[in-house]
Amino acid sequence: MTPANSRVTVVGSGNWGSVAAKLIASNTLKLDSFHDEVRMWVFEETLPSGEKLSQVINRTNENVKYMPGIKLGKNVVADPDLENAVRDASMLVFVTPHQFMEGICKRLVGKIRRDAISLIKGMEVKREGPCMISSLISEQLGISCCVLMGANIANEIAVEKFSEATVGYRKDKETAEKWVQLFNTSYFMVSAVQDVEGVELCGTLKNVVAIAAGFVDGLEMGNNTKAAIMRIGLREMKTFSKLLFPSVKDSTFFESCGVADLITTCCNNAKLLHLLLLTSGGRNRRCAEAFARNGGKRSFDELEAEMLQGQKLQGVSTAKEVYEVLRHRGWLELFPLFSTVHEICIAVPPTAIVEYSEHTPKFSLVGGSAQFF
Ligand SMILES: NC(=O)c1ccc[n+]([C@@H]2O[C@H](COP(=O)([O-])OP(=O)(O)OC[C@H]3O[C@@H](n4cnc5c(N)ncnc54)[C@H](O)[C@@H]3O)[C@@H](O)[C@H]2O)c1
Ligand SMILES: O=P(O)(O)OC[C@H](O)CO
Repeated sequence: MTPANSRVTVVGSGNWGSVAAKLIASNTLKLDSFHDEVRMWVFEETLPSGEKLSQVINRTNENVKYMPGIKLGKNVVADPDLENAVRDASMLVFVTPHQFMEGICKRLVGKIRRDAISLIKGMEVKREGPCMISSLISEQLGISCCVLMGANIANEIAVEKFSEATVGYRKDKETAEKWVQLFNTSYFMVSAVQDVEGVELCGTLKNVVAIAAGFVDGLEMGNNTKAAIMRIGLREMKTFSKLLFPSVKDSTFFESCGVADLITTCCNNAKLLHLLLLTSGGRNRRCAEAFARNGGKRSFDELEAEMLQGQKLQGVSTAKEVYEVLRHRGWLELFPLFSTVHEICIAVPPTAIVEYSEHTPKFSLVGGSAQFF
């Protein structure tokens, strides 16, 4: 339950963080149950002009670095002080690259009051095993945490092209509905399912498949190969999710967070986006395409810095994190696509992406608990 006039803070102000703030700010103005102002925590940086990013956002109402040309709404207030940004919030939206969340949570222990939602696609791997970002938030901050994932390339939502998203919740349907209300607009259609882990794993694992799809594009292998990689990737997403969390529902893979997100991040829509005068589709796919075109000779770190100008890739680190889980649990042979993506990222040639089928897995090993399609 959240009190009337909930105050919302968005923790994060990157490419998606900025658009999430815009979506939310359009709704808090319209809905009586939310305070108009939306605070947005900015990881402060100095722009080439010498000005601070947060000051420029507040002066221009645009995130000139991560989402240029898009007005966020006058009720969005950028705040570089994390503790101050969350102080009065009763609804917290976490949307930073996943690798920064552990440090952010440490700074927020004991300072958070109410409900949270994570828009972050990624996971941490600890000694005791994998930890989803929503669990990290819940465990470290002692609050409940829903998730919102979907086919949501931020640049397209920024210009109000229609898309859908899925809220995943654990038990509290009323809180899930409040999140749906906060995000839902005429061009951003949100629905809720009772499957936090399923929704979050879909959003997380599709980034590994998007890297594989990028390799296919870089090697100019065509649509049949891409479709095969997506099908096998979806199968591995489902098997991995169900092995980790048997409660994950099959139906979740047919929501926006599942097959739709997989499709959007694996598609090469450069032509369409060119017409819209935008420069990017999925970042994981694009960087992986460049990696394969260069025969793996330029590192992902180098390509990320050059192509994304401060935005962050999630798929390469997620592939490593997934690989650690697979190795630790003795599941490597069950997940040839996931394993090969990581191996290509660190050493083997990109062409291995279509050679991995030589290691066809023995699916019966999982004893029926994780049946493939
Ligand atoms: N961009 C999209 O289209 C999109 C869509 C859906 C989900 N997501 C997910 O949302 C999450 C956030 O992505 P994004 O696109 O908003 O971010 P981004 O890729 O634009 O990342 C850059 C952000 O990270 C911040 N940052 C850099 N160093 C930092 C540090 N040390 N500590 C904290 N913050 C730091 C930068 O200030 C900037 O705000 C990711 O998990 C991503 O997968 C992104
Ligand atoms: O640009 P990507 O590859 O990080 O993907 C963005 C979103 O996750 C698409 O839903």
